[in-house]
Amino acid sequence: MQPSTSVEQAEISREQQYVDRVYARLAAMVESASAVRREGRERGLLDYTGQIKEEDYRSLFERDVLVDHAVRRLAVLDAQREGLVFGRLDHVGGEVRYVGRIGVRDAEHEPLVLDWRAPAAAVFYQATAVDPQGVVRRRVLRSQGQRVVGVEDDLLDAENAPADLHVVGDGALMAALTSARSGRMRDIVATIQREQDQVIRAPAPGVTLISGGPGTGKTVVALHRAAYLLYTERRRIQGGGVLVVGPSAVFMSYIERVLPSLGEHEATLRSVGEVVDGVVADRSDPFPCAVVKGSARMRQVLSRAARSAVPGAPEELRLYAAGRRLELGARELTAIRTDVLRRGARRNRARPEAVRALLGALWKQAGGAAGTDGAGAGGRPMSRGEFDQDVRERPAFTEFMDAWWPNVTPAEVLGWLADRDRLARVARGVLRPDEVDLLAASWSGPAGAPAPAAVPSSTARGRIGYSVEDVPLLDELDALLGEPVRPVVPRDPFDEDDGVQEVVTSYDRERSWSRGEQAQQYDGYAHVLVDEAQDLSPMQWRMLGRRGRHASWTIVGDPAQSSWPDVAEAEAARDAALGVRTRRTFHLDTNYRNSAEIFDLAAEVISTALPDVRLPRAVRETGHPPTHLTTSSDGRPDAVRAAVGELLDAVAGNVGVVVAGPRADEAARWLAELGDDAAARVVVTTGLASKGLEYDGVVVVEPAEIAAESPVGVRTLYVVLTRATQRLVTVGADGGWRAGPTTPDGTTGPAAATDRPA
Ligand SMILES: Nc1ncnc2c1ncn2[C@@H]1O[C@H](COP(=O)(O)OP(=O)(O)OP(=O)(O)O)[C@@H](O)[C@H]1O
Repeated sequence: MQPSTSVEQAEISREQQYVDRVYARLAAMVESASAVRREGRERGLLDYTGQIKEEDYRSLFERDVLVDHAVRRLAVLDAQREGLVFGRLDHVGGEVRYVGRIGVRDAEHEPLVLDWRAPAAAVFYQATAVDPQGVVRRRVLRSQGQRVVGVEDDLLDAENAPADLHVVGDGALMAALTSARSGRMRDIVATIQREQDQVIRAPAPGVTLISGGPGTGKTVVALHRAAYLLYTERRRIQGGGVLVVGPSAVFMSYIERVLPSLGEHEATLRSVGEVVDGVVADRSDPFPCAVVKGSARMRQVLSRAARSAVPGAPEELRLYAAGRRLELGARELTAIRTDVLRRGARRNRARPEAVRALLGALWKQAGGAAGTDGAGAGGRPMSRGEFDQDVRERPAFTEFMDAWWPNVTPAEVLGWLADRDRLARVARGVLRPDEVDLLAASWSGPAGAPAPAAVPSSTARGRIGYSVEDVPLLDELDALLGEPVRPVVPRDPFDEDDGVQEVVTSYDRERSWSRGEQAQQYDGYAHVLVDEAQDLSPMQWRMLGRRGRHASWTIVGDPAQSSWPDVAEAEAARDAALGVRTRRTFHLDTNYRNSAEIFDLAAEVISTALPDVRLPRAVRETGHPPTHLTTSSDGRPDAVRAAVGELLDAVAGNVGVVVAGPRADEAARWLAELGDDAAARVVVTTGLASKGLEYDGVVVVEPAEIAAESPVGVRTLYVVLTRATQRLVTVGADGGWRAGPTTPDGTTGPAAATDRPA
């Protein structure tokens, strides 16, 4: 029976009463956590003034732990103002349970709300009409702030439903899928589907691989999984942290709110160009150059570069020791360097070894003990120890070492390779001459590394200039070169400052929490989540592998959307990074983003290029098929403006305008005339940069150009055509791209879009 509005209103008011009770309890919890923090602060201020006795340190430490806990708790509670309670389960027999973003108990410790990640809440996501698992009705509460504005019910077990049980609403999932997109990904905690829940709650150890076509929720599910793991394995995971890696800075800001909205603040989010500390790269190299830099062959090139002579290094060592003139020439020096580094030694770590090898060669040249007769103490032959000390103390030797074996940074070594001849030498037999040309040009051009001599250190390179593809190369070099051996400075065990600082760290932690600085760089993450993994090059896999040596992994990807050409090479590198860990594979099959009409067009385009591709099923029909505007190049700006204007009227959320890379600036100029209101809702982006993102309306400019941008451009076009939730317009010289002109066998093609002149 169709429920009346008054029934729905009555249900909403009843739910509101319960929700009010929960918020009141939350306020009390916030107050008590604040009180602990306040008290801790007062004690901490005492510490700074030094008015504290030694025996108080212990209680202060305990206090510090309490304060730290209170601060973390407050951060979680503060994030839960919006839609804290979102679900209700009515069980057979009348038991009612509420599900929310965090668990809340009343003053008597009775549960008011179950945390969505708790085992008891799993049934909220798992129960279906076929398998109700003791649930009669599942209800989703829609809220604005703390106000309940709607309820959406699923009746799962009609036979066991009491007579007065009301069922209202059209279904929470459809309401969520048709809502406007704001440019930030939202959590889906109220509407997680059963097959998604299985992925989220999969056991932590090993590697969880999530595949699926566009819009199947891979990203959002992986993020909920991270929140789930932080909840169920908090101790293990908080120790090392969670690293979330995605394709670009724009993508990272698109997803950055999901974990905090689920009460989790402790993941480190990095785009693939920012994984290495101190380097921020957001520019990609042109495709042919990117392919060479990403290839596993670079490993050998870099390994040779890391072992090569420093540019301008002295070619001979001459000094006076043991009463005679000693000299090592270029050939001997090269042999010593090669020998020291041959056994996999890391260059910066191996300096003491290089010194020993030089001393050995000089001792031999001096003729050993016999040859140094008369130069030792009391006119005796020198001992080896005396000889070494004599040489080491000579300024000529120290100066030589500094020039011949300086500590070098990854940035410097990469800078050396801007010299084409040098690069050709280290790449001999590994890279082709045209590949050497590409790399040398990329590192010596205006945006590339400066000439070798001008690269004193990585900081001097600044935080700009490197491409995304350079970052794994720097990281590889870092691993090859190693940290310099530093003299150990003994610490004063009675240093009081250190003690006091330790006691008051809750302030530091609190300050860094409020500044959002809790994300630190770990090398040994406990869990690594990689999104858009199909695009990672072998060198990028090596970089990530170093950060998750002991981690469990969640890896998300769709081969049909891949922009990396050599899939087998990347898979081999991925397998090497993951080692022997157990793999668990999930495939998601429902496209929740696109309308069926939009996905049909995208599906036809990709099927032409990849006939065996496994396509998801789009669940929503809008009655709005994509349209194609045919235009000449002169008419293009007007046509794009018209299409954007039309979409701004048709949809409530954002409109994306996707162009081939070289057209990005031009397209931004076309749209500048649209005014401020429009500018706030329109985003111009490129095919590659649109990965992982979504907009309510999308205008694709010259799809054929996007498909022609690289040998795998048709896969990028597939990505682009699957970004829209509601409306899609393509604008171009013709509709030939629908026939798949860049595809291997694309002589005929689909014509799903409605053609109309611009
Ligand atoms: N259970 C769900 N409830 C509500 N919305 C959902 C659900 N599952 C997915 N979505 C929505 O579908 C859209 C697509 O999700 P997401 O971006 O995670 O997909 P994806 O598989 O990573 O896509 P792509 O591979 O194309 O980048 C998002 O808006 C997401 O919020």
